[in-house]
Amino acid sequence: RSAFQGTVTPCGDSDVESEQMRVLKGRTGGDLLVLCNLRKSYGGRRGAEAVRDVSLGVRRGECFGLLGASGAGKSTTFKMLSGDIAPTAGHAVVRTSSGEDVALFSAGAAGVRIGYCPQQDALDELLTGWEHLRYYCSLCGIPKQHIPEVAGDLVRRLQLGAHANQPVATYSGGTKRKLSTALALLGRPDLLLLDEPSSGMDPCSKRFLWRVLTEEVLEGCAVVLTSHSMEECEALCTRLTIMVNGSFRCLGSPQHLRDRFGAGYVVRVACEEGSAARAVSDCLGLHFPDVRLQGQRLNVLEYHVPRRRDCLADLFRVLADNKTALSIRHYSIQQPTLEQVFIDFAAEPQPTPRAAPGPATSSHRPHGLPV
Ligand SMILES: Nc1ncnc2c1ncn2[C@@H]1O[C@H](COP(=O)(O)OP(=O)(O)OP(=O)(O)O)[C@@H](O)[C@H]1O
Repeated sequence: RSAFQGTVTPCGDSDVESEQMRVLKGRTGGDLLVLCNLRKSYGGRRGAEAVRDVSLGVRRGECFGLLGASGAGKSTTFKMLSGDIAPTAGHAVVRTSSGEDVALFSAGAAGVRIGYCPQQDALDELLTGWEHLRYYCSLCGIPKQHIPEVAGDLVRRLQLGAHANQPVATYSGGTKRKLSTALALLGRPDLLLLDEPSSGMDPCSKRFLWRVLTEEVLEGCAVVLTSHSMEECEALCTRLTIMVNGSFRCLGSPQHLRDRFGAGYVVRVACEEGSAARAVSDCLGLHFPDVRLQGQRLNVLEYHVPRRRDCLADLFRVLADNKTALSIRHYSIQQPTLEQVFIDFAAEPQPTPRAAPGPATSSHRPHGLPV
């Protein structure tokens, strides 16, 4: 396969650069969607850049997450993929079943189905859920006799039954998102673009949505989604990136990003009633000078211990050795959450990775311990 045109933009992150290199060298044989040095400046070539030279390949059966604080450039990237706006530079292509690269706007004609759930619900307040589904089925070219079955299946899968006969004007924000997602799923798309699909949904509805999306991914659909929920990204994404000021700042599986950018461990220690919490802090302080007491709830103490070599093994050893002497009932050691990694990136534009990089899809856990 011929390489795409372009140069590697140094960004300080080896995973992002190697993904860009993979795209530019054309090593994207298994990918359905390929973005190559995609850029967008609002206000022309000299305007402020909302998206800066992002490159990515997404294969079938992969759910890729675009994360970032508000204004990071996620929706702009999506709008370029959906054809709402044209890129200032670079391009995005989808790969047909015969291996041909076609522009996204001509994907339908080339037989690649794309479903899109925009951030703003594009619904008609006067139409009911059923009417939307029937109308979109017709637009998709689904034969008239199959429409009740196809629409009914989506109503069932997204739990829209109680609302489907009501006009959209009566829907809550979460129900509108469900209907928008159902419309994106019409016709079993090869590529699904979902811009904050679960915003405004209650926790139960979110889990139903995650199940539906997981089914689609397992059946070979390539999904790209944006979300402000780290829980959602952990549940759905095989790989993700955090965007800052229009650029990808890291890239890999949720586990890989936690391993690579997590700044330390959260240690929770539950003591016996009436025991001296001070003694626990003193003991930890002796072995880990940088330890910080984050808070105390009843008899549970929470500490933050910055990461350093062999730190995890030492933590387990110190706590196990002193369990009885310090009247510790039980303790736990946790890796930082994806949320913490996200906050660090959002707060500080260019953090330095703390550990040697592993493979982007690595599920490496330090010392193989159950953290
Ligand atoms: N039509 C526009 N004209 C000019 N600037 C724009 C336009 N749309 C977005 N921007 C700017 O581009 C940058 C990226 O915006 P974008 O909407 O892509 O961010 P986002 O990551 O999707 O944010 P959110 O999470 O709030 O949706 C922001 O600085 C924004 O102000």
